[in-house]
Amino acid sequence: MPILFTVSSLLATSIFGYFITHAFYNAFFHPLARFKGPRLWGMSRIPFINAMLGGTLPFRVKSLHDEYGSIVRVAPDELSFTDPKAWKDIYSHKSFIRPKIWGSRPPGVEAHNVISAGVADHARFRKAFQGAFSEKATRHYEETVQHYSETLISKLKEHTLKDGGETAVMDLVQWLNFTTFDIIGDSGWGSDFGCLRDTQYHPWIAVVLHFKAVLMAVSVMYYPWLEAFLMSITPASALADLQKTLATTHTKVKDRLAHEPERPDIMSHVLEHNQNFPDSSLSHGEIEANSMAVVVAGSETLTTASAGAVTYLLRDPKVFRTLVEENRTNFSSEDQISAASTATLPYLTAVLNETLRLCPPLPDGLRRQVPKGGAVICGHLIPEGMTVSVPCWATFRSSSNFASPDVFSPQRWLSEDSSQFESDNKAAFQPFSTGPHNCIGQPLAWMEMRVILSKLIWNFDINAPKGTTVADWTTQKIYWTWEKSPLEVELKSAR
Ligand code: HEM
Repeated sequence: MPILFTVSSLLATSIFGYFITHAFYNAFFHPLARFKGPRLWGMSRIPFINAMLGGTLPFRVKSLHDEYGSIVRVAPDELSFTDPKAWKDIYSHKSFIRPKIWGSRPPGVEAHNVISAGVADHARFRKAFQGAFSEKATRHYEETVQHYSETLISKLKEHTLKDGGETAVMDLVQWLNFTTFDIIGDSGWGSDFGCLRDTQYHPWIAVVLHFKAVLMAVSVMYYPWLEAFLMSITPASALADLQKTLATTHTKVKDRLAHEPERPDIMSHVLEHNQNFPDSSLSHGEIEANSMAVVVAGSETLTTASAGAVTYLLRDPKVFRTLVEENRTNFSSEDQISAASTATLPYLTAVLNETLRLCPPLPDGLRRQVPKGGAVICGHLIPEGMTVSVPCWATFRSSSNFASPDVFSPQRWLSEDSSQFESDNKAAFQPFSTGPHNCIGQPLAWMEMRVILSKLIWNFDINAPKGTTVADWTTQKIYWTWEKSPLEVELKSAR
């Protein structure tokens, strides 16, 4: 017994000693020790993980930038930059890939996707998907976008007219999710999720929206010994939902590959690429892994943007009136609302840009690993292997980059009305990121945001339910993406 006690206390003392020595090294001798930031965040990854699992990391990072300036050490080996120059210094090089921890694959999945791939595979995947997301190809998806937007409107109308009534209070976040997931399911792998039809979430969606679970896995990966231990005691049943999700993905891709769609979809372009470039073709597993990445990336990001726009519009009636006026004077019938016609509306585009600034769908840092040989970022030589990022939330809300940064002001994007915002540094605003790893789905994103919002405000008068005000967007938590609360709105048919 005394021997056992001595061994365990020796072990505990050694572990404790190791952590203390490591923290001391991080604080004073680490290559990033010269950068400003709170002492504890520089000594250990724990404060960062604590904020991340509490759903407040991007908010904390913003307040650290307010306190320490445009470069902050947010973990022993990680720097955050809000200086717009960092966009070019970090993201314009293909050698800056996502840190392994942030691009890991689900257990049991061998194939990589655009998020997890190394330099060569990433370039191969981008080439295969590039054609599918060109402006020209995106025009072929308009019919799909129109179809589901119209279904959304008719379903909402059914509710407003129910029991001979005129209005209905509905959770717009849920309805937008139904729409965006159905659109990308149909255009991504040839079958929707039946959300609008059944007025309910498909189980696949509930699993992929569980970003908090992903962050828990990420946190554990910072401590490989803990990861190994947890994996060894995790029963297979704990991963059952994930396995079902992967099986659904497999079936959907298999079904799509077994039939030719009526009009070209995203997969059509990838298959064409495989035929034309057999040497760089994607395997079945890679098609599956990348399709899943596209469906996840191309759905709830758009729910955030659309729900964010409605939230800010409801909190600013003057801006809302201006937008409705632009919409209803330009369109005398609903079938005039198209990708092309909505793209010519300056106020709509300004509202959406301002929404992406104030509620960026990816508000957290877009993390990258400094490549071999190190790199100069904003004038500082950063050693290889360090993690660096520009955090969208902190950068777009920084008073060094934007005048009145927390105010919803679409006019800052309109050249004839922007004197108040002359000092804005628009180069800081990159909601789709930039460079070889930027958002591949931008043309589709713009089409969906414009068409869905235009159809909503053409068809409905949208108000906060009587006696309520719409909650501030910033009261929501962020688990890499926004954990969106229900957005209850009162809809009244305008026609
Ligand atoms: C308003 C809507 C959207 C926003 C704000 C947005 C933003 C972004 C950002 C910031 C990134 C870079 C992430 C990083 O650096 O780690 C990204 C990547 C990506 N996005 Fe989007 N996105 C949107 C919609 C879409 C849509 C509609 C699709 C496809 C249908 C899509 C597909 C992708 C893919 C596949 C990537 C990974 C690209 C790569 O690593 O090469 N996104 N998006």
